[in-house]
Amino acid sequence: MNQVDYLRISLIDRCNFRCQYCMPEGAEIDYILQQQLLTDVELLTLIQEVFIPVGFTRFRLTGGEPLLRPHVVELVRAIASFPQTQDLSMTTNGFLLAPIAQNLYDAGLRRINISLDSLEPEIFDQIIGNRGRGKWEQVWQGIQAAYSVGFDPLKLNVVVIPGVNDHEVLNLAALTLERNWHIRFIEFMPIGNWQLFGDRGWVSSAELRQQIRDRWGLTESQVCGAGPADVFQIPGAKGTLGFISQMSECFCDRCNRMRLSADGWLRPCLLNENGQIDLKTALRAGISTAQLQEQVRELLAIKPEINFKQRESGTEGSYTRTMSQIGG
Ligand SMILES: Nc1nc2c(ncn2[C@@H]2O[C@H](COP(=O)(O)OP(=O)(O)OP(=O)(O)O)[C@@H](O)[C@H]2O)c(=O)[nH]1
Ligand SMILES: C[S@@+](CC[C@H](N)C(=O)[O-])C[C@H]1O[C@@H](n2cnc3c(N)ncnc32)[C@H](O)[C@@H]1O
Ligand code: SF4
Ligand code: SF4
Repeated sequence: MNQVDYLRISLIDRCNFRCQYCMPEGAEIDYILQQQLLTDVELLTLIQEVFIPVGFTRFRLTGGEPLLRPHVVELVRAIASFPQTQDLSMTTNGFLLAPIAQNLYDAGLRRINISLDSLEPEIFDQIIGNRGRGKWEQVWQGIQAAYSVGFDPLKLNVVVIPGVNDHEVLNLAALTLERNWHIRFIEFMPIGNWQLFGDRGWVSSAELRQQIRDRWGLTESQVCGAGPADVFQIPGAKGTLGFISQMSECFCDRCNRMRLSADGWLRPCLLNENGQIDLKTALRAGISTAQLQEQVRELLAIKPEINFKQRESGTEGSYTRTMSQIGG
């Protein structure tokens, strides 16, 4: 059985963007009330006294937008300081990153994945639902800052949406030629915006690889990470290309992760809502962390049964939480 040692932690369910594929403008989202959010102390207690003892050693901070979480640098410092923490990373939209990148690095964050769906500012604004001042430039500065501070590997996530940004695949891939950046193309999942997804809102990684292969050639490669990306490289390029193919391929048999929501629900699978447990309410009710460890161990034991299995029939549309609430 696969070892499950990677916890994706959503620090906050709110976001300063409204990406079309994730939380489109106008979508009704029930935000978590302040008093329902795990406090810093509760989160650190769960990590130290529940997750680490049952074998979790890799942590990713996500959201919503994790940089909106108050005290995010202090949280990073605390999690990085646990001797059992082997890998601490973050997924962010990068908008608030430039001024805080050095502090995050100094606090112990070493890996960062930044979403960048387009190199064309107008298309970018269209994707992130921005009607005001252009935001692409500030995200680009965040990426540059992360690179110069020394985050390594530095990964850029691209959700490929047919008719919106799929014409940019080669331009995005070309970023890796001269830069040690790692571009990852993600197949759009029908969770967040069903209307945009339509009948077939995703482009298969195999198609993208073929485009890139025809232009430059492509060889298998590797980069440090804990996720499901298949990694390739343009011959001679400084960076790599990752493909996250949750629609066209099944990587559930190598699933190594669970997810903790900002209000303390532990979720064994992104695409299946079965088996979730409410750790925050239990903690607040005075249940001991030893008992919580036992509950998490039981969940780990049945995780293979919960892992997503309806791939052939497509994902179901009735999720009570969307991507921004789960953390991707
Ligand atoms: N279906 C599915 N998709 C996932 C899973 N993990 C990550 N993804 C997809 O991959 C996207 C990017 O993930 P990231 O937050 O960058 O993290 P990662 O790929 O695990 O990170 P690395 O450790 O750098 O490999 C997510 O938003 C999802 O769309 C998973 O367990 N199941
Ligand atoms: C939910 S976001 C949270 C972190 C941060 N706000 C960001 O955008 O990087 C995490 C990842 O989920 C991806 N994502 C969101 N909705 C998705 C969808 N419907 N299909 C595939 N990936 C999605 C985003 O592109 C991003 O890389
Ligand atoms: S993908 Fe990230 S940045 Fe975009 S709306 Fe979702 S949480 Fe916000
Ligand atoms: S869909 Fe569920 S089981 Fe499959 S890789 Fe994602 S989280 Fe794991």
